[in-house]
Amino acid sequence: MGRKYVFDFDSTLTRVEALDVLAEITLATNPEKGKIIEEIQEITNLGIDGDISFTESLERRIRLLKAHKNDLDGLVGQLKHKISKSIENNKEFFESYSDDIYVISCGFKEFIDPIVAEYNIPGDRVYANTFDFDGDGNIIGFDEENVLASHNGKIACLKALDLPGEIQVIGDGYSDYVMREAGLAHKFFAYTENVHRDKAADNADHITPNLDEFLFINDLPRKISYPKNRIKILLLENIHPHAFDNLTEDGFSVELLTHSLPEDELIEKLKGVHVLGIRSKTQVTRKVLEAADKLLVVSAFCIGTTQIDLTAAKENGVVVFNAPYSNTRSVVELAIGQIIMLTRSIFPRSTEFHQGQWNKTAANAREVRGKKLGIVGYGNIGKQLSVLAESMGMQVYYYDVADKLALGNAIKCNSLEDLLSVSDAVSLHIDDNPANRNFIGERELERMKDGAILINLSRGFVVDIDALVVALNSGKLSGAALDVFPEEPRANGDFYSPLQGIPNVILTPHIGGSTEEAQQDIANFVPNKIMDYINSGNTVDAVNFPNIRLPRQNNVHRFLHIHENVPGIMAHINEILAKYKINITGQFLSTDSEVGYVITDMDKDYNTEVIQELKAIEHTIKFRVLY
Ligand SMILES: NC(=O)c1ccc[n+]([C@@H]2O[C@H](COP(=O)([O-])OP(=O)(O)OC[C@H]3O[C@@H](n4cnc5c(N)ncnc54)[C@H](O)[C@@H]3O)[C@@H](O)[C@H]2O)c1
Ligand SMILES: O=C(O)[C@H](O)COP(=O)(O)O
Repeated sequence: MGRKYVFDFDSTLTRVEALDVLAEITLATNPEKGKIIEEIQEITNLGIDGDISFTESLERRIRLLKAHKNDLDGLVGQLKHKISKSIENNKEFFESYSDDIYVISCGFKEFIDPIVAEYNIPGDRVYANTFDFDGDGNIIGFDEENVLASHNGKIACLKALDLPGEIQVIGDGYSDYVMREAGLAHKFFAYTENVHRDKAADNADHITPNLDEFLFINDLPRKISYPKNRIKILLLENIHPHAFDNLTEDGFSVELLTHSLPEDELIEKLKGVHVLGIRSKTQVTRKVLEAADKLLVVSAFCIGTTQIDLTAAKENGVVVFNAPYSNTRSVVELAIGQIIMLTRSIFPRSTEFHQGQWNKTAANAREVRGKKLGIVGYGNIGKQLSVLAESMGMQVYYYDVADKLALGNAIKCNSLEDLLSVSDAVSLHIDDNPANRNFIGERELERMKDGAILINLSRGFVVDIDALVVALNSGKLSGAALDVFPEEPRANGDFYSPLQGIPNVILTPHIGGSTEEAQQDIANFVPNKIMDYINSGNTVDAVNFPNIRLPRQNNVHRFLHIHENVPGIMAHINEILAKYKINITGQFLSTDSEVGYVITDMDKDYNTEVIQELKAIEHTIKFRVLY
């Protein structure tokens, strides 16, 4: 018998209510426009939710509209640009299944017919109201004999159609659901791409946030392989809300938590999650990665990635991204501020003042101009600091394990000792490699100049805190600024450090990268990486994975195969592709010593049994099909 699909029009096939758009046109020059449109929208909603009779809702709206026949061309022109995104993307479905698709709407054929005709739905399968015009072409009412002009008219309409086979209704309103309630339709899909109406959603057999989901559930031909709303993203540690907005706008299902989670809770929470977003606190251990059944990506919305077991991630086919530059400038600006504040002893003066003491003195207050700044770790942050510090008149020295080009007049030191012995201020910007634990201890502090200052904005474990306390209390160092600590809490609250209470010591709760600008930039940068990988397989800038930049391909299917890098595996993949006579339009391979990542683009027509065979190849880690 086949299946019939009954679509609603307004807010389902289109992103808008057509009469609202018509009102915008007809009331364009009316000074009361805003108020009248609001009233029209209210009446529309009351009608859709069944709170007033539909006939009443229609009569009241038409009276307020004051529309003319000539306005309808403009309306159709606008509606053509307001088709729901996923409907537009899946035009092929409407074209192939046209014979089984009906539109039953309480809108008007005058504007529905020309819109759906472009989707291969002929006027004789569109059931809707029609306008009444006066002799001058003004819209003065509607055909009251039409069942769709009356309350629950859709029930009467569908009944009269007496369609054979299974009937599925797709619509955003309660007035669509009633066809299911009346026993005339077998299933009701609440369509929420444009508007979520509780009354419809609460009664639905399925809530479908877009047509992709509807087509997926019914195993119908569709534009994308897997509906994005089914891809779950978990963002921890108060990641900037722009990340949530960017990812939800692309259609993903995103959950945002303000804090980090301990291992056991993270394992539980990651069930069914495809993408995890964290900052510096969350430890993504091997145990977490091995337990995560669906995980494809871990994204650090920060620079550091040592909180993630990168090897275990790679072994499990989980791609890791970070934001390597987004907060660089913020850290540098804080370092500059701290260098000045410490060199001028500003914090002790400020603390005294807060306690009611006026202590005007030049003791221990110096300019930074002409002083020597030693930068340890001449990477992104170190180099940027070098430039800004020099522009304040400081003489910059730097030390790095890697060979680095000196910027401006900066002077390279051949050893850490050389740098420590010459610098008035030492600023640490080495990476979060665990080998850097206690990098600055008693011995290194001893090598520093008497009265020098130390700044650590890199990682807490880099400095031996007890040794630093001794150096500060003895007067060996005149001050220090620390933003990072060996043990940091998972969430805001009480915190203890032996450095508390020592004069001229600036303590900040790991906020070097916490500026509006940096967090916003991260919230744009990282989601783009995530979307690029999920939507097309790109691994450019992945920190643990072979990087592949893929060309955009239309009308192809893409196989993504991640495997252990063992001899013969590529030959095996290609043997299977050849066996199924796959017409390959592009193939891209990138490997490192442990994994291989091969992407194959092909014509859309192929025997899908090939997928099972590719998945079954020994040493396969992950396999995805994308289109
Ligand atoms: N406080 C914060 O909020 C905050 C914000 C951003 C970054 N960070 C931290 O700042 C650090 C630097 O970040 P980046 O973006 O400049 O990193 P980067 O990788 O660009 O630079 C690090 C540099 O340190 C060098 N290095 C590593 N170990 C060294 C050693 N033992 N001796 C000398 N040089 C060494 C590396 O060769 C590299 O040039 C990282 O630890 C990062 O996690 C902290
Ligand atoms: O690695 C980083 O970028 C910094 O340590 C900042 O981390 P955060 O995002 O947790 O503040």
